[in-house]
Amino acid sequence: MDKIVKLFKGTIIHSVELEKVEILTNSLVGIGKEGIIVYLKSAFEDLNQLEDQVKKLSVEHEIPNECIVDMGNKFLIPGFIDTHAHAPQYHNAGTGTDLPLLKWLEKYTFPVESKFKDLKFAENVYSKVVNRMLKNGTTTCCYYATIHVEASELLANIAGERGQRAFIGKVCMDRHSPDHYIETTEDSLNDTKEFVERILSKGNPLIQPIITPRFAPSCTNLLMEGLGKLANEKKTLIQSHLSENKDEIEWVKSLYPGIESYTHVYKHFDLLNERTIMAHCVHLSEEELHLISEQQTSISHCPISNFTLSSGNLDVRKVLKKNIKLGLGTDLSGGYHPSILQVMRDSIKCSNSHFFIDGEHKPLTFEEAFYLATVGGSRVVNMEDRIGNFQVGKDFDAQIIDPFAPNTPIDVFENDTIKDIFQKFIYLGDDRNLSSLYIKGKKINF
Ligand SMILES: Nc1nc2[nH]cnc2c(=O)[nH]1
Ligand SMILES: [Zn+2]
Repeated sequence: MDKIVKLFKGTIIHSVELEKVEILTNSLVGIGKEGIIVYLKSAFEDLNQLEDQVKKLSVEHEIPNECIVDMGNKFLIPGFIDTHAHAPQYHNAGTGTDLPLLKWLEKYTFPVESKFKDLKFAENVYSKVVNRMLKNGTTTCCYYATIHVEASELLANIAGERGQRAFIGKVCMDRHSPDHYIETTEDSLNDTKEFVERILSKGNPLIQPIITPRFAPSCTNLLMEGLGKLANEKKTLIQSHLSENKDEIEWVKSLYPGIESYTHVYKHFDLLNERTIMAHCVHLSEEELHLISEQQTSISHCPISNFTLSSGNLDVRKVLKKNIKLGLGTDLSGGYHPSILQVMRDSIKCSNSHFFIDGEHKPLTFEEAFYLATVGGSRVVNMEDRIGNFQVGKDFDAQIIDPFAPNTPIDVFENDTIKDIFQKFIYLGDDRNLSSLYIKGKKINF
């Protein structure tokens, strides 16, 4: 075993399978110097045994007292993974909720994104969004930036400086976009290549580029082809939008009358593979779901956004039955809230609403929503061997939650079990309950 440099003592809660949340009381997790979990021992029978083990480990590994964290009545959970968020749109979060997707893009979204040409404007919004995400326990985030290389790099720098784990995408759009916010095909391809190289050359393993065609209607065939090639060459992840809104789907049909479906359009341009994250996927046919499953493509479920933009409800059971990788996304600012806790709550409501019309639909449980927010997200970004829970060998991306912190929305009563308290946090908790945050073992200020 590698040397333990930091030891956490107390209650540890994480998912191991979709339906199985492990609540490990009287437990220990040890972190090595690279921020990797090197030790996990749970369920000591009594506190004396636990304390004996702490003493033994502290001598064996020469752990100084200040590196032994007694969590008391707080508990440890994995960091949340937001698999779909538009960083520039944070500027608009909580506004512009009155229009469906295509009108919303035109009226609110393209105008604000076009302002990110101005680096001062970008710095203000990007510093705030990264901070807000961290405050809400999001340790990994898949960000869309804008078409601007400099500002997109700035977002990568800010996330990097703050210690967040992030995939950063320079957005690509060379058609059906307003004059003030559009690129030529050539610029889009060259700038994306330049952006990918700049991000990789920083050598920060936590910050990765992600190829980002906005969605099929805003990218020409030439651009889609070029992005497909680039993503394959560089072996980067890919993110885009798919089957979010019925007008959008009709539009894609009219643009590609010769291609079987919206999903097949991405496949046609080599943009649908095991490194692709497709947001929304609300209205997919059985054939399209089958293709996604076959291609081992991931889906980011964005229920807050789907409710707010009146896009529709994803049937998570259909997706899970096909063993498709599924995670949660805020979709800022189609989704107005930056917290994955809120997304978990809306994912449950969305599933309940399916049950109203189909009694066979088994509503999502809070345990399953927690899985999607953590392990599910880790699968979406192909990092299930690195993040998502506290298995030995993974990076320590963690939140210490304090359900007893003053002035929070949670009241704990005498006969509440630890499971009750955990469930109260999932349904009622907010950023005031986040006591400490760690990413790859490093304590993060927020
Ligand atoms: N929700 C959402 N859907 C999109 N489809 C294309 N662009 C966007 C976007 O910015 N937000
Ligand atoms: Zn989106």
